[in-house]
Amino acid sequence: MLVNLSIPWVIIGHSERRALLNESNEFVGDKVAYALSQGLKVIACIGETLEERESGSTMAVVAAQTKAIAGKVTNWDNVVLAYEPVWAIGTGKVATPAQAQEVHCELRKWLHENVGGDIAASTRIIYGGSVNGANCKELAAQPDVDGFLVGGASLKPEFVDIIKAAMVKKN
Ligand SMILES: O=C(CO)COP(=O)(O)O
Repeated sequence: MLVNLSIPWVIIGHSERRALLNESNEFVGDKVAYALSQGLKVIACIGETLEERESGSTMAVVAAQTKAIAGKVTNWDNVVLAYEPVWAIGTGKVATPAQAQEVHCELRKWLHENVGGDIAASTRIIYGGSVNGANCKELAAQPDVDGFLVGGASLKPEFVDIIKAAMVKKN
């Protein structure tokens, strides 16, 4: 349907689908493979729940989610990874810049070790979860935060500030 409508991007692995529709890591990987095979570009979402963060398993969780996706990627030019801590989505509880940077840095390291240095350097890793006009600048300044996946604030005028903050590194 997206292809027929000439929509180039699809979001796959959003936490709501993982939680409400029981989409497993493997199933998310299969959807990524199918979308890429149809010529779509993919924003692949990963992220831990609050319980997982509090039990210290954040990296294990996002690494397992990323592994299932990476195993199915044929062309990394068409994939963006979106780190979205589940506890930050739509809650107003944004990850601190340090929390986001820590996970993004570990994800880039994971890509370096498991996929390759060039891919790790060129793949965009974006952050999502309660991004707004007030917190976007500091998040965007983190070295491994390459942009944002914005929900609620994309419907407000402050979205312009978020876009501007995300563009700073590009310019
Ligand atoms: O996941 C998100 C959108 O799908 C993020 O939403 P919020 O920016 O509203 O937290």
